Amino acid sequence: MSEPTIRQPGLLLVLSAPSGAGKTTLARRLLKETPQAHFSISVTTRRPRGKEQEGVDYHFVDVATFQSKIERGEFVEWAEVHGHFYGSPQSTVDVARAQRGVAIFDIDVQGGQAIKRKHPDAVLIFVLPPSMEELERRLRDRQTDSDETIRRRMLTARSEIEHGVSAYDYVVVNDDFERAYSELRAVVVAEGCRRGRVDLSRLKLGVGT
Ligand SMILES: Nc1ncnc2c1ncn2[C@@H]1O[C@H](COP(=O)(O)OP(=O)(O)OP(=O)(O)O)[C@@H](O)[C@H]1O
Ligand SMILES: Nc1nc2c(ncn2[C@@H]2O[C@H](COP(=O)(O)O)[C@@H](O)[C@H]2O)c(=O)[nH]1
Repeated sequence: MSEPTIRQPGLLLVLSAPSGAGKTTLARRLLKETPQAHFSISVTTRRPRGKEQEGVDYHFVDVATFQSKIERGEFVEWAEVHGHFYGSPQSTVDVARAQRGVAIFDIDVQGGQAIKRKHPDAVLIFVLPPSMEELERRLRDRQTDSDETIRRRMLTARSEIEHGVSAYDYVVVNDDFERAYSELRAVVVAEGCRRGRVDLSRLKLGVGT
């Protein structure tokens, strides 16, 4: 899809969902099809799972390294999620702003709200599974988590949904993947066209100079 607008300030796009709803799969597709987008690679103290790679899915660090990054102010937000620490690099925001690109954050609701407090123009999208049964089925079929991890994630899912639905700007139900993806894409296009995001001075219209 060609890009419809010239963006001025850079778009901070936050995707959150209960674990297993499909936000990472949606984010990866969006990344593939949006040339000026980049993924915010979080830092985490959790161990790699499945085929995850250092520097691609996460930066995997120990707790002491994570603490020193907090002290040095390297995170735009950080949180404890499901018993591990996770943080989003401040540099992701800086690059998106400097390059007028789209930064995609795949983070939890606490993190999304923290980014919104610091950057009120951030766009928060909450992804819902069609049912709790389907959520659990996706977690099990993914075959990356132990029974204990799945139990823990299912326990927090309901409160994450309650918080996310009320606090976020958009809600996308990930039942049929293609439909959910086209809704997500529509939000990105619409937000790119928002007044204030289009740099009028770069168009030959004689306005906004
Ligand atoms: N619409 C869909 N229908 C069926 N399966 C799906 C759909 N969307 C994603 N999945 C599958 O569900 C599983 C969980 O998806 P994904 O890993 O993207 O979830 P997540 O929300 O990012 O979870 P986490 O927070 O644990 O990283 C994956 O195996 C993915 O292929
Ligand atoms: N607040 C933050 N949450 C994050 C970050 N990176 C990931 N996450 C969220 O943690 C859970 C669990 O992720 P998983 O990869 O272990 O399944 C999930 O909700 C992620 O979105 C972050 O930097 N900050």
